[in-house]
Amino acid sequence: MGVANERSIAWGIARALDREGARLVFTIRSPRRRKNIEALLTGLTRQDALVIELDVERDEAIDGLAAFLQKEGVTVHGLVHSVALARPEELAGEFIATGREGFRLAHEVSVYSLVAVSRALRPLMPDGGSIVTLTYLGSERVVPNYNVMGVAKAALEASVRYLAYDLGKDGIRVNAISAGPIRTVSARGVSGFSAILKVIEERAPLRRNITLEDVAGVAVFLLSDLSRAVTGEVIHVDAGYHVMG
Ligand SMILES: CCCCCCc1ccc(Oc2ccc(Oc3cccc(O)n3)cc2)c(O)c1
Repeated sequence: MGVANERSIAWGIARALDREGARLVFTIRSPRRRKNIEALLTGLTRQDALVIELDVERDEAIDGLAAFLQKEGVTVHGLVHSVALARPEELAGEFIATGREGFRLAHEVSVYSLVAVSRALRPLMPDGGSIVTLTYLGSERVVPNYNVMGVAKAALEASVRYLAYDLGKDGIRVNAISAGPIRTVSARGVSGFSAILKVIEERAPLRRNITLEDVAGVAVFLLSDLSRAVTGEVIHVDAGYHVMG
């Protein structure tokens, strides 16, 4: 969930999963994204991916996704949730200016969508599975301008823990990757984004920014049996920047 273009984190993960032989199902937010993603799919090893439109703000759309996959006889073994949204004007300036509608939108799209899709896909994971979502350091510490998205990501990380508790009995693990900043279409929506890349290059233990491939490798680990005893966890893939004061 969440491939917008070739720079999307979800696309980096999809490419790595394809390399490991996974069969992929993509959900896109709007039909105009279909052209983009179908062009990307030609570069994959497997050519049997499915592309399904999904508006995560509509319960009937999420139920429709589960029904469609059920009809296609698909068994789900992994879910990558890489979707978030906020009002652009609320990703800048003071957090205290966040309005009721903006707060709702950020939490509904960026947090509740994980709960709703996890519930809908649970019956399609009879063999157990692994759910991975994306978060950011702004959930743990103040990152100016990240604002309501930081509050939403804190809720997302708590949701990962509660979902891990509920789904553990079904052999379904739930984890988050806290990725360092990557220049994606979403990142452009956060004021002050470019400035932070330079700070990371100067201060992160590994003295560099991270790439799609850095995140994808840990995602494949979390989606594979190698992480079979890991659930409810947040793994920082950020060149170590989170350890700095
Ligand atoms: C000043 C903070 C710099 C580091 C930000 C790193 C980051 C980059 C991108 C991230 O992903 C999103 C996804 C959606 C999002 O909300 C958006 C993005 C564009 C337009 C819009 O209406 N909402 C904001 C960030 C994210 O969660 C975190």
